Amino acid sequence: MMLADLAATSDQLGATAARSSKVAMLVGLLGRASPDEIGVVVSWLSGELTQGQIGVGYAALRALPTPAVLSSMDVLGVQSAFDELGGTAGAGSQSRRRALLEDLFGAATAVEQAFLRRLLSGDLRQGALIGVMTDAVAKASSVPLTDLRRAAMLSGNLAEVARRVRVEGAESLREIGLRVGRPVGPMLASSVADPLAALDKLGGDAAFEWKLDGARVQIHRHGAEVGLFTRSLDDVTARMPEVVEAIRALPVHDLVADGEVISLREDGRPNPFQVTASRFGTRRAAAGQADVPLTAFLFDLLHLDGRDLLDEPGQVRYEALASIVPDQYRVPRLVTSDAAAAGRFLADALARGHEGVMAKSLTAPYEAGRRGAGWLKIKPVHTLDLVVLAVEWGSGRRKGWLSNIHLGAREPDSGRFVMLGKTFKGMTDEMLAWQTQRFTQLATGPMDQWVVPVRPEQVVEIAFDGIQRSTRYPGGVALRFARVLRYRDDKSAEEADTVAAVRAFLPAQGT
Ligand SMILES: Nc1ncnc2c1ncn2[C@@H]1O[C@H](COP(=O)(O)OP(=O)(O)OP(=O)(O)O)[C@@H](O)[C@H]1O
Repeated sequence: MMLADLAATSDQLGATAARSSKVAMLVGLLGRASPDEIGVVVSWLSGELTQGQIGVGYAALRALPTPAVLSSMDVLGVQSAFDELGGTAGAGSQSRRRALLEDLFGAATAVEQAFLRRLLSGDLRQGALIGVMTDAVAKASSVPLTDLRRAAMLSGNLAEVARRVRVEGAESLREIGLRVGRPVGPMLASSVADPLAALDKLGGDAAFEWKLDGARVQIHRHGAEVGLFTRSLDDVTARMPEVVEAIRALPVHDLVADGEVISLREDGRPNPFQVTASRFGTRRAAAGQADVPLTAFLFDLLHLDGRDLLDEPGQVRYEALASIVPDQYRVPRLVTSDAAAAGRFLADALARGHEGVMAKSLTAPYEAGRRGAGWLKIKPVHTLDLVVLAVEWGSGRRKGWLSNIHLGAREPDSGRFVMLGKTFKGMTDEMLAWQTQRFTQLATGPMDQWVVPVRPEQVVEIAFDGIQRSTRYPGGVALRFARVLRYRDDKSAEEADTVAAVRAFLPAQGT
Protein backbone atom coordinates (compact mmCIF):
# COMPACT_ATOMS: atom_id res chain seq x y z
CA MET A 1 0.00 0.00 0.00
CA MET A 2 1.25 3.46 -0.87
CA LEU A 3 1.71 5.97 1.93
CA ALA A 4 -0.28 8.47 -0.16
CA ASP A 5 -3.39 6.27 0.13
CA LEU A 6 -3.09 6.15 3.90
CA ALA A 7 -2.28 9.86 4.28
CA ALA A 8 -5.26 10.82 2.11
CA THR A 9 -7.59 8.64 4.19
CA SER A 10 -6.23 10.20 7.37
CA ASP A 11 -6.96 13.63 5.94
CA GLN A 12 -10.50 12.66 4.95
CA LEU A 13 -11.14 11.21 8.39
CA GLY A 14 -10.18 14.55 9.92
CA ALA A 15 -12.62 16.35 7.64
CA THR A 16 -15.54 13.99 8.26
CA ALA A 17 -17.79 14.33 11.30
CA ALA A 18 -20.10 11.32 10.86
CA ARG A 19 -18.86 8.22 12.60
CA SER A 20 -20.43 5.86 10.08
CA SER A 21 -18.63 7.57 7.19
CA LYS A 22 -15.35 7.32 9.06
CA VAL A 23 -15.88 3.60 9.65
CA ALA A 24 -16.71 3.11 5.95
CA MET A 25 -13.50 4.88 4.88
CA LEU A 26 -11.43 2.75 7.20
CA VAL A 27 -13.11 -0.47 6.09
CA GLY A 28 -12.17 0.47 2.51
CA LEU A 29 -8.56 1.18 3.48
CA LEU A 30 -8.20 -2.02 5.52
CA GLY A 31 -9.52 -3.98 2.54
CA ARG A 32 -6.68 -2.58 0.41
CA ALA A 33 -3.96 -3.47 2.97
CA SER A 34 -2.01 -6.72 2.62
CA PRO A 35 -1.67 -9.11 5.61
CA ASP A 36 1.81 -7.65 6.26
CA GLU A 37 0.51 -4.11 6.20
CA ILE A 38 -2.72 -4.37 8.13
CA GLY A 39 -1.20 -4.12 11.63
CA VAL A 40 0.80 -1.05 10.63
CA VAL A 41 -2.21 0.64 9.05
CA VAL A 42 -4.38 0.03 12.14
CA SER A 43 -1.64 1.23 14.41
CA TRP A 44 -0.80 4.43 12.51
CA LEU A 45 -4.39 5.47 12.03
CA SER A 46 -4.96 4.98 15.76
CA GLY A 47 -2.07 7.41 16.20
CA GLU A 48 0.47 4.85 17.41
CA LEU A 49 3.70 3.46 16.06
CA THR A 50 4.08 -0.31 16.30
CA GLN A 51 7.57 0.34 17.72
CA GLY A 52 6.15 2.45 20.60
CA GLN A 53 8.46 5.44 21.05
CA ILE A 54 11.23 6.04 18.53
CA GLY A 55 12.43 9.27 20.10
CA VAL A 56 11.28 11.74 17.43
CA GLY A 57 9.40 14.64 18.99
CA TYR A 58 7.87 17.94 17.98
CA ALA A 59 11.23 19.76 18.15
CA ALA A 60 12.90 17.47 15.60
CA LEU A 61 10.04 18.07 13.15
CA ARG A 62 10.05 21.84 13.13
CA ALA A 63 12.15 22.42 10.01
CA LEU A 64 11.36 19.93 7.26
CA PRO A 65 12.96 19.57 3.80
CA THR A 66 11.09 20.73 0.71
CA PRO A 67 8.38 18.15 -0.05
CA ALA A 68 8.68 15.82 -3.02
CA VAL A 69 6.41 16.49 -5.98
CA LEU A 70 5.55 12.89 -6.73
CA SER A 71 4.52 10.26 -4.27
CA SER A 72 6.85 7.25 -4.16
CA MET A 73 6.75 5.83 -0.64
CA ASP A 74 5.04 2.68 0.47
CA VAL A 75 3.87 1.84 3.97
CA LEU A 76 6.35 -0.96 4.62
CA GLY A 77 9.25 1.23 3.46
CA VAL A 78 8.29 3.91 5.95
CA GLN A 79 7.87 1.24 8.63
CA SER A 80 11.50 0.11 8.07
CA ALA A 81 12.65 3.73 8.30
CA PHE A 82 10.89 3.95 11.71
CA ASP A 83 12.61 0.69 12.77
CA GLU A 84 15.95 2.17 11.85
CA LEU A 85 15.26 5.47 13.63
CA GLY A 86 14.19 3.59 16.75
CA GLY A 87 17.29 1.39 16.66
CA THR A 88 19.79 4.23 16.23
CA ALA A 89 21.38 4.98 19.57
CA GLY A 90 24.77 5.73 21.10
CA ALA A 91 27.68 7.84 19.87
CA GLY A 92 27.04 9.71 16.63
CA SER A 93 23.39 8.72 16.67
CA GLN A 94 22.17 12.34 16.71
CA SER A 95 23.45 13.16 13.25
CA ARG A 96 22.51 9.73 11.90
CA ARG A 97 18.94 10.23 13.14
CA ARG A 98 18.82 13.69 11.59
CA ALA A 99 19.97 12.26 8.27
CA LEU A 100 17.36 9.49 8.43
CA LEU A 101 14.61 12.00 9.13
CA GLU A 102 15.84 14.22 6.26
CA ASP A 103 15.69 11.27 3.87
CA LEU A 104 12.27 10.21 5.07
CA PHE A 105 10.67 13.64 4.89
CA GLY A 106 12.57 14.60 1.72
CA ALA A 107 10.95 11.70 -0.13
CA ALA A 108 7.45 12.60 1.08
CA THR A 109 4.95 14.85 -0.66
CA ALA A 110 3.35 17.72 1.27
CA VAL A 111 0.33 15.61 2.23
CA GLU A 112 2.56 12.72 3.28
CA GLN A 113 4.82 15.03 5.28
CA ALA A 114 1.84 16.44 7.13
CA PHE A 115 0.67 12.93 7.97
CA LEU A 116 4.10 11.72 9.13
CA ARG A 117 4.60 14.81 11.23
CA ARG A 118 1.24 14.36 12.97
CA LEU A 119 1.93 10.66 13.50
CA LEU A 120 5.40 11.19 14.95
CA SER A 121 4.43 14.12 17.17
CA GLY A 122 1.52 12.22 18.72
CA ASP A 123 -1.02 14.52 17.13
CA LEU A 124 -3.05 11.67 15.63
CA ARG A 125 -3.46 9.94 18.98
CA GLN A 126 -7.16 10.36 19.62
CA GLY A 127 -9.31 7.99 21.62
CA ALA A 128 -12.22 8.61 19.30
CA LEU A 129 -10.19 7.19 16.44
CA ILE A 130 -9.39 4.01 18.35
CA GLY A 131 -13.10 3.36 18.88
CA VAL A 132 -13.83 4.02 15.21
CA MET A 133 -10.92 1.81 14.19
CA THR A 134 -12.17 -1.03 16.39
CA ASP A 135 -15.55 -0.86 14.63
CA ALA A 136 -13.83 -0.81 11.24
CA VAL A 137 -11.62 -3.83 11.98
CA ALA A 138 -14.70 -5.76 13.15
CA LYS A 139 -16.63 -4.84 9.99
CA ALA A 140 -13.71 -5.46 7.64
CA SER A 141 -13.19 -8.94 9.07
CA SER A 142 -16.88 -9.77 9.71
CA VAL A 143 -16.25 -10.49 13.39
CA PRO A 144 -18.88 -9.44 15.98
CA LEU A 145 -17.80 -6.15 17.55
CA THR A 146 -18.01 -7.50 21.12
CA ASP A 147 -15.63 -10.38 20.27
CA LEU A 148 -13.18 -8.01 18.64
CA ARG A 149 -13.28 -5.52 21.50
CA ARG A 150 -12.70 -8.24 24.01
CA ALA A 151 -9.72 -9.64 22.11
CA ALA A 152 -8.24 -6.15 21.74
CA MET A 153 -8.69 -5.45 25.43
CA LEU A 154 -7.23 -8.74 26.63
CA SER A 155 -4.26 -8.61 24.27
CA GLY A 156 -3.84 -4.85 24.67
CA ASN A 157 -3.04 -4.60 20.97
CA LEU A 158 -5.70 -3.84 18.34
CA ALA A 159 -3.15 -3.88 15.51
CA GLU A 160 -2.04 -7.39 16.40
CA VAL A 161 -5.66 -8.55 16.67
CA ALA A 162 -6.40 -7.13 13.20
CA ARG A 163 -3.38 -8.93 11.76
CA ARG A 164 -4.31 -12.16 13.47
CA VAL A 165 -7.91 -12.15 12.22
CA ARG A 166 -6.68 -11.54 8.68
CA VAL A 167 -3.95 -14.18 8.76
CA GLU A 168 -5.35 -16.84 11.10
CA GLY A 169 -9.09 -16.22 10.88
CA ALA A 170 -11.76 -15.18 13.37
CA GLU A 171 -11.48 -18.48 15.28
CA SER A 172 -8.03 -17.51 16.50
CA LEU A 173 -9.51 -14.72 18.65
CA ARG A 174 -10.90 -17.33 21.04
CA GLU A 175 -7.37 -18.25 22.07
CA ILE A 176 -6.78 -14.75 23.40
CA GLY A 177 -7.42 -14.84 27.15
CA LEU A 178 -6.30 -13.02 30.22
CA ARG A 179 -2.60 -13.52 30.73
CA VAL A 180 -1.15 -13.20 34.19
CA GLY A 181 1.49 -10.46 33.98
CA ARG A 182 -0.16 -8.57 31.11
CA PRO A 183 -2.46 -5.80 32.41
CA VAL A 184 -5.94 -5.24 31.00
CA GLY A 185 -7.98 -2.06 31.01
CA PRO A 186 -9.78 -1.72 34.35
CA MET A 187 -13.56 -1.74 34.58
CA LEU A 188 -14.94 1.77 35.15
CA ALA A 189 -18.08 3.18 36.70
CA SER A 190 -20.86 5.60 35.78
CA SER A 191 -22.30 8.13 38.23
CA VAL A 192 -25.64 8.07 40.01
CA ALA A 193 -27.02 10.54 42.52
CA ASP A 194 -27.81 8.29 45.49
CA PRO A 195 -28.21 4.69 46.72
CA LEU A 196 -31.86 4.56 45.67
CA ALA A 197 -30.97 5.38 42.07
CA ALA A 198 -28.23 2.75 42.24
CA LEU A 199 -30.58 0.05 43.50
CA ASP A 200 -33.06 1.00 40.80
CA LYS A 201 -30.47 0.61 38.08
CA LEU A 202 -28.96 -2.57 39.45
CA GLY A 203 -32.34 -4.20 39.95
CA GLY A 204 -32.86 -4.95 43.64
CA ASP A 205 -29.88 -6.30 45.51
CA ALA A 206 -26.47 -4.67 45.18
CA ALA A 207 -23.11 -4.49 46.89
CA PHE A 208 -22.06 -1.12 48.31
CA GLU A 209 -18.37 -0.53 48.93
CA TRP A 210 -16.41 2.43 50.23
CA LYS A 211 -15.01 4.51 47.42
CA LEU A 212 -11.46 5.20 48.55
CA ASP A 213 -9.72 8.27 47.18
CA GLY A 214 -6.41 6.64 46.39
CA ALA A 215 -4.96 5.23 43.19
CA ARG A 216 -6.25 2.27 41.23
CA VAL A 217 -3.94 -0.70 41.11
CA GLN A 218 -4.17 -3.92 39.11
CA ILE A 219 -2.23 -6.70 40.75
CA HIS A 220 -0.73 -9.68 38.93
CA ARG A 221 1.01 -12.50 40.72
CA HIS A 222 2.68 -15.61 39.31
CA GLY A 223 4.47 -17.50 42.07
CA ALA A 224 6.80 -15.05 43.77
CA GLU A 225 6.61 -12.61 40.86
CA VAL A 226 4.28 -9.68 41.47
CA GLY A 227 3.38 -6.90 39.02
CA LEU A 228 1.46 -3.72 39.91
CA PHE A 229 -0.15 -1.57 37.23
CA THR A 230 -1.92 1.80 37.28
CA ARG A 231 -5.27 2.65 35.77
CA SER A 232 -3.42 3.60 32.58
CA LEU A 233 -1.52 0.27 32.72
CA ASP A 234 1.88 1.70 33.68
CA ASP A 235 4.06 -0.70 35.63
CA VAL A 236 4.58 0.71 39.14
CA THR A 237 5.79 -2.46 40.86
CA ALA A 238 9.12 -0.95 41.90
CA ARG A 239 7.41 1.98 43.59
CA MET A 240 5.44 -0.07 46.12
CA PRO A 241 7.54 -2.76 47.75
CA GLU A 242 5.23 -3.01 50.78
CA VAL A 243 2.27 -3.85 48.52
CA VAL A 244 4.36 -6.46 46.69
CA GLU A 245 5.18 -8.06 50.06
CA ALA A 246 1.53 -8.10 51.15
CA ILE A 247 0.51 -9.79 47.90
CA ARG A 248 3.31 -12.36 48.18
CA ALA A 249 1.89 -13.37 51.56
CA LEU A 250 -1.47 -14.44 50.05
CA PRO A 251 -2.07 -18.19 49.79
CA VAL A 252 -2.14 -18.36 45.96
CA HIS A 253 0.16 -19.06 43.06
CA ASP A 254 -1.52 -17.06 40.29
CA LEU A 255 -3.87 -14.15 40.61
CA VAL A 256 -5.08 -11.02 38.89
CA ALA A 257 -6.85 -8.68 41.30
CA ASP A 258 -8.23 -5.17 41.20
CA GLY A 259 -7.96 -2.65 44.01
CA GLU A 260 -7.03 0.76 45.30
CA VAL A 261 -3.88 1.78 47.15
CA ILE A 262 -4.12 4.57 49.64
CA SER A 263 -2.07 6.10 52.37
CA LEU A 264 -3.77 5.96 55.77
CA ARG A 265 -3.07 7.97 58.89
CA GLU A 266 -2.27 6.22 62.15
CA ASP A 267 -5.89 6.49 63.25
CA GLY A 268 -6.96 4.66 60.06
CA ARG A 269 -8.45 7.70 58.32
CA PRO A 270 -7.28 8.38 54.77
CA ASN A 271 -4.62 10.96 54.07
CA PRO A 272 -5.55 13.57 51.44
CA PHE A 273 -5.14 12.28 47.89
CA GLN A 274 -1.99 14.38 47.38
CA VAL A 275 -0.20 12.35 50.04
CA THR A 276 -0.97 9.06 48.29
CA ALA A 277 -0.04 10.64 44.96
CA SER A 278 3.34 11.73 46.29
CA ARG A 279 4.22 8.05 46.67
CA PHE A 280 2.41 6.69 43.66
CA GLY A 281 3.01 9.30 41.05
CA THR A 282 6.72 9.89 41.40
CA ARG A 283 9.79 7.83 40.81
CA ARG A 284 10.92 8.45 44.37
CA ALA A 285 9.59 4.93 44.77
CA ALA A 286 10.55 3.13 47.92
CA ALA A 287 12.28 6.24 49.30
CA GLY A 288 8.98 7.56 50.62
CA GLN A 289 7.90 4.22 51.97
CA ALA A 290 8.85 4.84 55.59
CA ASP A 291 6.99 8.11 56.02
CA VAL A 292 4.10 7.41 53.63
CA PRO A 293 3.27 3.72 53.69
CA LEU A 294 0.58 2.53 51.29
CA THR A 295 -2.15 0.01 52.00
CA ALA A 296 -3.79 -1.97 49.22
CA PHE A 297 -7.52 -2.64 49.46
CA LEU A 298 -8.74 -5.22 46.98
CA PHE A 299 -12.26 -5.29 45.59
CA ASP A 300 -12.30 -7.69 42.64
CA LEU A 301 -10.66 -10.86 41.38
CA LEU A 302 -10.16 -11.52 37.64
CA HIS A 303 -8.07 -14.67 37.77
CA LEU A 304 -7.30 -17.29 40.41
CA ASP A 305 -4.86 -20.16 39.98
CA GLY A 306 -5.50 -20.99 36.33
CA ARG A 307 -9.15 -19.92 36.24
CA ASP A 308 -10.30 -16.72 34.50
CA LEU A 309 -13.13 -15.09 36.45
CA LEU A 310 -13.89 -12.15 34.15
CA ASP A 311 -17.19 -13.58 32.98
CA GLU A 312 -18.33 -14.75 36.40
CA PRO A 313 -21.04 -12.76 38.22
CA GLY A 314 -19.80 -10.05 40.60
CA GLN A 315 -20.74 -11.97 43.74
CA VAL A 316 -18.89 -15.11 42.60
CA ARG A 317 -15.75 -13.05 41.94
CA TYR A 318 -16.07 -11.39 45.31
CA GLU A 319 -16.43 -14.72 47.12
CA ALA A 320 -13.31 -15.98 45.35
CA LEU A 321 -11.52 -12.83 46.51
CA ALA A 322 -12.73 -13.30 50.09
CA SER A 323 -11.43 -16.89 50.05
CA ILE A 324 -7.82 -15.71 49.68
CA VAL A 325 -7.64 -12.11 50.92
CA PRO A 326 -8.09 -11.38 54.65
CA ASP A 327 -10.75 -8.89 55.75
CA GLN A 328 -8.38 -6.03 56.46
CA TYR A 329 -7.16 -5.96 52.84
CA ARG A 330 -10.63 -5.91 51.32
CA VAL A 331 -12.73 -2.78 50.85
CA PRO A 332 -15.59 -2.70 53.39
CA ARG A 333 -18.75 -3.89 51.68
CA LEU A 334 -22.45 -4.18 52.38
CA VAL A 335 -24.85 -6.25 50.30
CA THR A 336 -28.39 -4.94 50.59
CA SER A 337 -31.59 -4.10 48.75
CA ASP A 338 -32.51 -1.50 51.35
CA ALA A 339 -31.84 2.10 50.24
CA ALA A 340 -31.91 3.38 53.83
CA ALA A 341 -29.25 0.87 54.93
CA ALA A 342 -27.14 1.79 51.89
CA GLY A 343 -27.63 5.48 52.76
CA ARG A 344 -26.30 4.86 56.28
CA PHE A 345 -23.34 2.98 54.82
CA LEU A 346 -22.63 5.98 52.54
CA ALA A 347 -22.91 8.47 55.43
CA ASP A 348 -20.52 6.36 57.49
CA ALA A 349 -17.99 6.16 54.62
CA LEU A 350 -18.10 9.96 54.23
CA ALA A 351 -17.80 10.49 57.99
CA ARG A 352 -14.65 8.38 57.93
CA GLY A 353 -13.17 10.65 55.29
CA HIS A 354 -13.78 8.58 52.15
CA GLU A 355 -14.95 9.90 48.81
CA GLY A 356 -18.31 8.14 48.63
CA VAL A 357 -19.41 4.62 47.76
CA MET A 358 -19.47 2.36 44.74
CA ALA A 359 -22.61 0.32 44.05
CA LYS A 360 -21.94 -2.92 42.22
CA SER A 361 -24.09 -5.49 40.51
CA LEU A 362 -23.96 -8.95 42.06
CA THR A 363 -24.60 -10.57 38.68
CA ALA A 364 -22.69 -8.54 36.07
CA PRO A 365 -19.37 -9.73 34.60
CA TYR A 366 -16.13 -7.75 34.87
CA GLU A 367 -16.16 -5.49 31.83
CA ALA A 368 -12.46 -4.88 31.28
CA GLY A 369 -11.68 -1.47 29.84
CA ARG A 370 -15.29 -0.35 29.81
CA ARG A 371 -17.55 1.93 31.76
CA GLY A 372 -19.78 -1.03 32.50
CA ALA A 373 -23.40 -0.84 33.63
CA GLY A 374 -22.55 -2.99 36.64
CA TRP A 375 -20.58 -0.37 38.60
CA LEU A 376 -22.02 2.93 39.78
CA LYS A 377 -20.29 5.62 41.81
CA ILE A 378 -22.00 7.85 44.31
CA LYS A 379 -20.09 10.85 45.59
CA PRO A 380 -21.34 14.19 46.87
CA VAL A 381 -18.76 16.52 45.32
CA HIS A 382 -19.12 17.05 41.58
CA THR A 383 -15.98 17.17 39.52
CA LEU A 384 -15.03 17.01 35.87
CA ASP A 385 -11.91 15.63 34.25
CA LEU A 386 -10.97 18.14 31.55
CA VAL A 387 -8.05 18.59 29.18
CA VAL A 388 -5.65 21.52 29.21
CA LEU A 389 -5.69 23.22 25.80
CA ALA A 390 -3.42 26.20 26.47
CA VAL A 391 -1.82 28.01 29.36
CA GLU A 392 -1.06 31.65 30.14
CA TRP A 393 2.04 33.10 31.76
CA GLY A 394 1.31 34.33 35.27
CA SER A 395 1.83 37.84 36.53
CA GLY A 396 2.64 39.37 39.93
CA ARG A 397 3.56 36.63 42.37
CA ARG A 398 3.21 34.10 39.59
CA LYS A 399 5.53 35.82 37.14
CA GLY A 400 7.72 33.24 35.40
CA TRP A 401 5.25 30.40 35.98
CA LEU A 402 2.73 29.01 33.51
CA SER A 403 -0.44 29.68 35.46
CA ASN A 404 -3.94 30.17 34.02
CA ILE A 405 -5.03 26.99 32.23
CA HIS A 406 -7.58 26.80 29.41
CA LEU A 407 -9.95 23.88 29.96
CA GLY A 408 -11.57 21.73 27.29
CA ALA A 409 -14.15 18.95 27.21
CA ARG A 410 -14.06 16.14 24.68
CA GLU A 411 -16.26 15.91 21.59
CA PRO A 412 -16.37 12.13 21.07
CA ASP A 413 -17.23 12.09 17.37
CA SER A 414 -14.55 14.44 16.16
CA GLY A 415 -11.99 13.64 18.86
CA ARG A 416 -11.55 17.40 19.33
CA PHE A 417 -11.81 19.45 22.51
CA VAL A 418 -14.16 22.34 23.20
CA MET A 419 -13.03 25.14 25.47
CA LEU A 420 -15.20 25.74 28.55
CA GLY A 421 -13.25 28.27 30.54
CA LYS A 422 -10.01 28.98 32.33
CA THR A 423 -8.77 28.76 35.86
CA PHE A 424 -5.73 29.64 37.95
CA LYS A 425 -7.40 28.75 41.25
CA GLY A 426 -6.49 25.89 43.55
CA MET A 427 -2.90 25.53 42.37
CA THR A 428 -0.24 25.01 45.01
CA ASP A 429 3.31 26.31 44.42
CA GLU A 430 4.38 22.74 43.80
CA MET A 431 1.68 22.36 41.13
CA LEU A 432 2.75 25.61 39.46
CA ALA A 433 6.33 24.41 39.21
CA TRP A 434 5.21 21.04 37.91
CA GLN A 435 2.80 22.43 35.33
CA THR A 436 5.32 24.99 34.06
CA GLN A 437 7.65 22.14 33.20
CA ARG A 438 4.93 19.86 31.87
CA PHE A 439 3.33 22.48 29.61
CA THR A 440 6.71 23.56 28.30
CA GLN A 441 7.09 19.97 27.06
CA LEU A 442 3.60 19.95 25.53
CA ALA A 443 3.83 23.40 23.92
CA THR A 444 2.91 23.60 20.26
CA GLY A 445 3.71 27.27 19.82
CA PRO A 446 6.32 29.82 20.84
CA MET A 447 6.99 30.14 24.58
CA ASP A 448 7.42 33.92 24.45
CA GLN A 449 3.74 34.59 23.77
CA TRP A 450 1.37 35.28 26.65
CA VAL A 451 -0.86 32.33 25.74
CA VAL A 452 0.99 29.11 25.00
CA PRO A 453 -1.07 26.47 23.15
CA VAL A 454 -0.32 22.90 24.23
CA ARG A 455 -0.95 19.41 22.86
CA PRO A 456 -4.27 18.39 24.41
CA GLU A 457 -2.90 15.53 26.52
CA GLN A 458 -2.90 16.59 30.15
CA VAL A 459 -6.04 15.76 32.13
CA VAL A 460 -6.93 17.86 35.15
CA GLU A 461 -9.65 17.26 37.72
CA ILE A 462 -11.70 20.39 38.29
CA ALA A 463 -14.23 21.16 40.99
CA PHE A 464 -16.86 23.77 40.12
CA ASP A 465 -19.94 25.42 41.54
CA GLY A 466 -22.11 25.10 38.47
CA ILE A 467 -22.38 25.18 34.71
CA GLN A 468 -23.98 28.09 32.91
CA ARG A 469 -24.94 28.87 29.36
CA SER A 470 -22.44 31.18 27.74
CA THR A 471 -21.84 32.77 24.39
CA ARG A 472 -18.18 33.35 25.22
CA TYR A 473 -17.10 29.79 24.52
CA PRO A 474 -17.82 27.63 21.45
CA GLY A 475 -19.57 24.85 23.40
CA GLY A 476 -22.22 27.31 24.57
CA VAL A 477 -21.49 26.50 28.22
CA ALA A 478 -19.01 27.76 30.80
CA LEU A 479 -17.86 26.62 34.22
CA ARG A 480 -18.62 28.71 37.32
CA PHE A 481 -15.85 29.03 39.88
CA ALA A 482 -13.69 26.31 38.43
CA ARG A 483 -10.73 25.27 40.59
CA VAL A 484 -8.01 22.70 40.18
CA LEU A 485 -8.18 19.67 42.46
CA ARG A 486 -5.35 17.67 40.95
CA TYR A 487 -3.61 16.68 37.76
CA ARG A 488 -4.61 13.20 36.65
CA ASP A 489 -1.74 11.28 35.18
CA ASP A 490 -3.73 8.08 35.35
CA LYS A 491 -6.19 9.27 32.72
CA SER A 492 -5.54 9.94 29.07
CA ALA A 493 -7.23 12.74 27.15
CA GLU A 494 -9.54 10.29 25.42
CA GLU A 495 -10.99 9.44 28.84
CA ALA A 496 -11.71 13.05 29.72
CA ASP A 497 -15.32 14.12 30.24
CA THR A 498 -17.36 14.94 27.17
CA VAL A 499 -19.20 18.15 26.35
CA ALA A 500 -22.43 16.19 26.84
CA ALA A 501 -21.35 15.19 30.35
CA VAL A 502 -20.69 18.85 31.13
CA ARG A 503 -24.06 19.94 29.72
CA ALA A 504 -25.77 17.39 31.96
CA PHE A 505 -24.93 19.75 34.85
CA LEU A 506 -26.87 22.64 33.27
CA PRO A 507 -29.93 23.71 35.25
CA ALA A 508 -33.17 22.83 33.45
CA GLN A 509 -34.30 25.52 30.95
CA GLY A 510 -36.52 28.17 32.44
CA THR A 511 -35.43 27.64 36.05
N1 LIG B 1 -14.47 0.03 46.08
C1 LIG B 1 -14.07 0.50 44.89
N2 LIG B 1 -14.40 -0.16 43.75
C2 LIG B 1 -14.02 0.31 42.54
N3 LIG B 1 -13.30 1.43 42.37
C3 LIG B 1 -12.94 2.13 43.46
C4 LIG B 1 -13.31 1.69 44.77
N4 LIG B 1 -12.80 2.57 45.65
C5 LIG B 1 -12.17 3.51 44.93
N5 LIG B 1 -12.25 3.27 43.61
C6 LIG B 1 -11.69 4.14 42.56
O1 LIG B 1 -12.78 4.78 41.91
C7 LIG B 1 -12.65 4.71 40.50
C8 LIG B 1 -13.99 4.41 39.89
O2 LIG B 1 -14.55 5.54 39.34
P1 LIG B 1 -14.44 5.73 37.77
O3 LIG B 1 -14.53 4.43 37.14
O4 LIG B 1 -15.39 6.73 37.33
O5 LIG B 1 -12.97 6.22 37.63
P2 LIG B 1 -12.55 7.71 37.53
O6 LIG B 1 -13.04 8.30 36.27
O7 LIG B 1 -11.11 7.70 37.82
O8 LIG B 1 -13.42 8.33 38.68
P3 LIG B 1 -13.05 9.27 39.80
O9 LIG B 1 -12.45 10.45 39.14
O10 LIG B 1 -14.37 9.53 40.42
O11 LIG B 1 -12.10 8.49 40.65
C9 LIG B 1 -11.72 3.54 40.25
O12 LIG B 1 -10.91 3.76 39.12
C10 LIG B 1 -10.91 3.41 41.52
O13 LIG B 1 -9.66 4.04 41.36
